[in-house]
Amino acid sequence: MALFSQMPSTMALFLVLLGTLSSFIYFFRALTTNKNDRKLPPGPAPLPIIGNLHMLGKLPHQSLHCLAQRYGPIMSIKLGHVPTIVVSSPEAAEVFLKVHDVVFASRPKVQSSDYVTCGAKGLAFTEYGSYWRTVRKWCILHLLSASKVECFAPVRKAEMVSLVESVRAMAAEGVTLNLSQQVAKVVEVIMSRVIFGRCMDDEVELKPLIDETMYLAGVFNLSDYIPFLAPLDLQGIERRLKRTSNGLHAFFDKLIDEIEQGSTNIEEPKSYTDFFHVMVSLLNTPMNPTDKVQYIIGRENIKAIMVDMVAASFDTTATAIEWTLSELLRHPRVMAGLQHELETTVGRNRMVEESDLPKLTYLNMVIKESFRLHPVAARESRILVNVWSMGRDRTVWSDNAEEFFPERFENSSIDLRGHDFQLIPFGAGRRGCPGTQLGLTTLRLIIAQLVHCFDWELPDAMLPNELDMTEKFGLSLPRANHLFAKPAYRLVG
Ligand code: HEM
Repeated sequence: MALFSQMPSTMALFLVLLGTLSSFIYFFRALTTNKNDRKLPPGPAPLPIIGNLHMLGKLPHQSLHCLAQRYGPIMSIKLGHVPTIVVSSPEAAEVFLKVHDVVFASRPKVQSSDYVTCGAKGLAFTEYGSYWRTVRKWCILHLLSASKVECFAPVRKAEMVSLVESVRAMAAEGVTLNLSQQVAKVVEVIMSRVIFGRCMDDEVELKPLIDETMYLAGVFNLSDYIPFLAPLDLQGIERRLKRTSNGLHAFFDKLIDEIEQGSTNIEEPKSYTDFFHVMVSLLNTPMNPTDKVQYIIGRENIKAIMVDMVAASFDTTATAIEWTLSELLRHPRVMAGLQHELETTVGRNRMVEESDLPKLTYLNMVIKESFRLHPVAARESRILVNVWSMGRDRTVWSDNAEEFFPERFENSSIDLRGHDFQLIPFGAGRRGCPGTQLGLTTLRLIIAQLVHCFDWELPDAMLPNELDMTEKFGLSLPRANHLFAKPAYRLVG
């Protein structure tokens, strides 16, 4: 029961006792209930109270993958009291995310969103309905549309120059780089500049608060699954949520006050107005003036939407880049192929420009292949689409499904935007990711730049196949250990 190893010992003991009690009740019930009552898809028998929680282990997506081998691509499990359907094949995903999308478009009410997004007043954890629809349209209009993403091109360009300069300086010193940290930093700065209009590296409080939010939103919270345990707060999660949400509220209140008083620290004259300034300028006005039901933008809405935007953009994008670079380091043949494409398309005498990206077809294949094996986010609902499992399905990807082989996408029309259910790293349907364009543009550019401007070597003469690829469970399934590599500058001049 590896899940228990992540929990405090008192809680683990409590769950063991609860599990024992559950087993007694289970056997008693098994003797007294009629099996024909069940109309749910097949799945492992749940214990009373804890359901199947004890079967999830440290890496639930992998445990569910194994269970799906036994029970099939539409499986029913119980997480505590909560019946959950686990979907593990493209056909089944299509049924739930396309045909019956509207039925499953809602989000469960969870303790973390009650605290950090002021009772789900943001976007990602908000119940399906007219408020969610308004907020989503609003975020697309002011931040995530293709034309907005285009406006931020100068931000990305400037950050690429400083990234390449700083890695070049480290290369000159022969330093081994913590690539995970470096990538997380550049993503954070780019996203902060488009969301807040400035990099937040002087705001020491934000990153740890967001990290804590991501942890608390990703962890299995017993209070969500076994509600009668909630008042006991056995994992101490509610305590931490209170502390974190107080910190986030204070942080955003201070920023809103600064803008309202005109004392904000804007770094540069900009060709765009950042999302946060737009929001604050519309404080106390309707979000949707032309609609029948009006939603007024209050401070709580601003704070909740900002938390969602930051939490949804920082980690997902950085984790996807980290996995792609890890696969490239493990597969020198693919790395060489990509560098060759960059050399012939861009040339060794300049950095990659955003306008080069549409011509980089092998880069796109590499990114698809990385998303196939390392999806970094999953649908948060009572329907759990196990994209990790779908990416390893031999009936879809043939016998080499476990292998990193971008060429499988040669002459294939499969894209990443939720139309092809074999590969849905950004989800699909009504709740599909609205930040796909921003995320994809940013990650393509960073990967292309790092691969084009530098040769990379693993530290301590490590062989490519010795690189550790262990995952850590959380909202974005990152690497368990940071990725380190030694850069060597490869452009001319
Ligand atoms: C590589 C980067 C990214 C990946 C892989 C990714 C993936 C996902 C996935 C799988 C979902 C759930 C979809 C579903 O439930 O069907 C999602 C939702 C969401 N993503 Fe992204 N995302 C990325 C970047 C971004 C960025 C940059 C933003 C915006 C700043 C963003 C904002 C959101 C929001 C707000 C939702 C919730 C949408 C809703 O519930 O209506 N994402 N993302």
